[in-house]
Amino acid sequence: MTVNTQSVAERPDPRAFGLPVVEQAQIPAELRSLVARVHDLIDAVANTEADADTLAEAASTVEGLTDGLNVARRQIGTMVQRDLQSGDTEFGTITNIVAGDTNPAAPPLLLERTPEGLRGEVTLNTVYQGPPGLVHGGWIAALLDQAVGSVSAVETAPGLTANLNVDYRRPTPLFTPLEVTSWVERVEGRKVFVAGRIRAHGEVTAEATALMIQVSVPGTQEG
Ligand SMILES: CCCCCCCC(=O)SCCNC(=O)CCNC(=O)[C@H](O)C(C)(C)COP(=O)(O)OP(=O)(O)OC[C@H]1O[C@@H](n2cnc3c(N)ncnc32)[C@H](O)[C@@H]1OP(=O)(O)O
Repeated sequence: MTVNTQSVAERPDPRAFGLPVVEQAQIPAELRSLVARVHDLIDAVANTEADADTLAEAASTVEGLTDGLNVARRQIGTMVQRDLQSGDTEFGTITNIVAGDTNPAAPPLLLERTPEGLRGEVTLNTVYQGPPGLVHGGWIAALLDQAVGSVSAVETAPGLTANLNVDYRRPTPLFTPLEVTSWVERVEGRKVFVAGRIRAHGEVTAEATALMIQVSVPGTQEG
């Protein structure tokens, strides 16, 4: 069941919390390209069996690159504003470990609105490995946490996860498109009861229920 309790205009803007906001379109193409290259680099480093000279040279090169990039760093808590295909606006931290636009360690999981809630597809490599060939259970929980948090934010108002229950039904495979869905079940005041599911090859591998608590906006009656 879809529950819309607030219009987009009524939803809190992160600027009200004093957080900087970057519009998704403002992220430079060069940064997007760098994020993609480093995403591949993490996978290469995690799996390399290159010789010692190659490893030493790579470490030195990467150290130099890190020093160069650290010259100018974003403020912690910087948000990105995403305009979904549905016309909805979503805010998330720009370095979010599951969906952050500038985080090379994020898969990333991109969710879009459906009549039921949100849906996205993601394929994970060995960087997210737990048991051999399978996704780490903590990462399965992270995908579901993101999916239920986002649907709560898009369909009601932003909140924090108070409680997340995950049932691991079947092993979740690496290198396989995973369908992630989430929806709002009901709203009771600030409490938003949400649920999510991961499917591989059409079969459910994990599902979750969660309780999100909506945050109050500074300057309002509740805040
Ligand atoms: C677009 C963005 C997507 C982001 C996705 C990622 C989401 C996340 O990972 S969030 C990070 C992980 N979560 C956290 O760090 C949250 C830590 N916890 C907290 O900050 C607080 O406990 C918080 C905000 C959840 C609730 O605190 P507070 O605002 O004081 O609410 P509180 O008054 O205690 O509880 C409100 C209601 O919820 C209930 N409740 C609170 N916690 C729980 C719980 N764990 N289980 C069941 N009920 C709970 C309370 O009983 C109360 O119910 P009622 O109104 O009926 O009496």
